[in-house]
Amino acid sequence: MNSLPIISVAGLNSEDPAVRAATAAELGKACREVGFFYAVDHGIPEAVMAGAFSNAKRFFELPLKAKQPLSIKLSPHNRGYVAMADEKLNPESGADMKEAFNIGTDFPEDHPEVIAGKPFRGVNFWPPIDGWRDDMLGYFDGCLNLGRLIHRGFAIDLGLAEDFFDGYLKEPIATLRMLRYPASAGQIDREDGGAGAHTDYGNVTLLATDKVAGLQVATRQGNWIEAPHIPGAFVCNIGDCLMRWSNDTYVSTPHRVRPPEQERYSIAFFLEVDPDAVVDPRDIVPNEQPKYPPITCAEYLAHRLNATYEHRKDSDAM
Ligand SMILES: O=C(O)CCC(=O)C(=O)O
Ligand SMILES: [Fe+2]
Repeated sequence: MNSLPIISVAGLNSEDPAVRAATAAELGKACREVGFFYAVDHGIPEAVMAGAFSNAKRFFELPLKAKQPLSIKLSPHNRGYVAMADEKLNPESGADMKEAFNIGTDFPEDHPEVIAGKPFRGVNFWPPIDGWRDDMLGYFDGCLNLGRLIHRGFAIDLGLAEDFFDGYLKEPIATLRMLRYPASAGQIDREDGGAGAHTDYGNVTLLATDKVAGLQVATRQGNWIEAPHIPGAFVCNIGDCLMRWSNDTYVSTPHRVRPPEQERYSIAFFLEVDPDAVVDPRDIVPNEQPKYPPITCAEYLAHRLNATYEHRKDSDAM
């Protein structure tokens, strides 16, 4: 393999079941063999994607003193600003040369689950930029709808009822994460200097990239290939939660970001399922011996995030 498959996901919306099935089969092949694919014809206009990037730029250009009060360290719910070099996606390697900002599913302060302190049900932090919140929430919703559509494809390919995942995606945990990598090629001599090699934690990630190269994906043979920018496409990948849920039918694949030649932006949308949803391989592959015990989505994610972040290290709970 030297390039990632490109899938026209519009076929999953077709009224013709044969077209849906053919698209799902293509998707399934990518998820079983590669764990990565480009989604094109997904219905999110390029102008909307470009708008999200210009908003990301407006945010990161704020002075540090405006970003620090929004720090992720102040949120037990994985929202807010991650400062430069504050994260190591690969704990065995050096710090990631990037900064990030996370937006979760938007809950009001007086939502019963927020008041109850339910994990991942917190309020978002917002920068003081006019129109920014509405724009980003619009983009968030577009990604969520696309994520739901792709799950319909997974269900068809896995031989489940087409709406199997709908019941798990009512109010899912989801994180929209803007990333900025400063130009650092030549200054950092680690191939993973932008972001250390890692697999994603959730079900599926939808990543929008700008034109600057950097993302690399591991092949099954153990080499790294580039995942170049394709205008208007999302780079999508399976996360560990869906790998586990599907009893390893779908694979999550390591990827990393090398130090870019120029400043680079990307916007990831990490889609999990509902926090209390039970991720049990027996529900997806009932005829196989399960390799993993059942776990709720929130428990699984908390466990993974606690292992990644210094500021969460002491919290075994969620
Ligand atoms: O910025 C990128 O291209 C990839 C980011 C990534 O893999 C992540 O944040 O999980
Ligand atoms: Fe990732």
